[in-house]
Amino acid sequence: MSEAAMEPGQGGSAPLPASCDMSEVGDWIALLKPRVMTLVVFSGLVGMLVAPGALAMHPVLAFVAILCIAVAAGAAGAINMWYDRDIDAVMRRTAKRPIPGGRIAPGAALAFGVWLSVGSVTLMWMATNIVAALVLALSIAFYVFVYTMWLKRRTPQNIVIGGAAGAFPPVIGWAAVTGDVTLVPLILFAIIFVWTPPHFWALSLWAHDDYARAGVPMLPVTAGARETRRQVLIYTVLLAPLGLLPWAVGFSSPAYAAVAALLGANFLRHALAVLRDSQDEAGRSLTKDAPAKACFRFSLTYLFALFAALAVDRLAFGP
Ligand code: HEM
Ligand SMILES: CC(C)=CCC/C(C)=C/CC/C(C)=C/COP(=O)(O)OP(=O)(O)O
Repeated sequence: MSEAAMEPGQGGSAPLPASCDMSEVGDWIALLKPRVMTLVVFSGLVGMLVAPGALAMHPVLAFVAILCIAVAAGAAGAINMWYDRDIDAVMRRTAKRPIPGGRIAPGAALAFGVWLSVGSVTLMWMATNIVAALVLALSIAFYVFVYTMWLKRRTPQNIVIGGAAGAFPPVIGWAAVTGDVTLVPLILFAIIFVWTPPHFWALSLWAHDDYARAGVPMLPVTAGARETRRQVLIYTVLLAPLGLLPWAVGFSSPAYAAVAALLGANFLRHALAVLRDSQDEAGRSLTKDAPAKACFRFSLTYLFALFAALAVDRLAFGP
């Protein structure tokens, strides 16, 4: 499939109430995709913590830098929800979001996202440096323009290329401390970049009905479950050794390498179980304990644990 079935911005919003009630704080928070933000913020925090000179940074400035990453990720999420309001309305997982649910007007969500984007990048520049601010702006632009507007509705490689947006936070965190981007933050970028396909494609094995209905060309929709399971394994095979790179380049200790190897082996075990499980091929819904669901959950554990190990290792054994 080369073109998605739907054009962006069509339909999707129920009629809005006469006034858009600003007291519905929960809906405005939901626009920021707060649950995904947890791991984004954590990876940005680890990028900061492992950067040389992190402990000398003023704690208020460090806090502001993390806040800027959180707000920027949320702002990009709000613009994504504005643009995707048509497809969000048809997908069961997203139909109750504030815009398709008719609780926030599309234009208000867009303005919210744009102002928070501008504010977070400006504040990052003022509090830290221009390199961190520019990479922050790049990550917002990548999520909004490259992933959401350009690739999501056009190609099943959308999340491979567009997924780079979510790989920037450790680079931003590092740059906020040092003002530069060197090999180590690029390795952290590469880890998240290669982690994203198995993270998302494992989930897409049971969420493909939604994407098919919305005309979004995710891999299980265009290439089928078997190919998706193969791709989950391929990216996990690439990811496991990548997790060891911080040790291989002499940045982390053998203790970190041991944790990374264990986590990588466990991820591979999950990906192999996904490959062997063919219950998705007969068009049945996956059971609650299906390997794809366990693999998706483990993807989150993997990234949290790997980055936590990196930070603990650096703080305990670093120079
Ligand atoms: C293009 C890349 C990505 C896609 C398409 C994607 C998609 C998804 C989807 C559809 C969910 C399901 C639950 C939900 O709607 O909240 C999810 C969950 C999640 N994703 Fe991703 N994701 C991507 C990249 C990332 C990145 C880079 C991170 C952080 C480093 C991340 C962190 C999370 C977390 C923490 C959850 C669990 C949220 C919860 O508890 O519901 N994702 N992802
Ligand atoms: C600092 C900064 C700007 C960070 C980028 C934030 C980030 C986590 C980007 C990753 C992309 C992501 C979560 C896509 C979700 O897909 P989707 O939008 O297609 O998911 P949906 O179907 O749930 O809307």
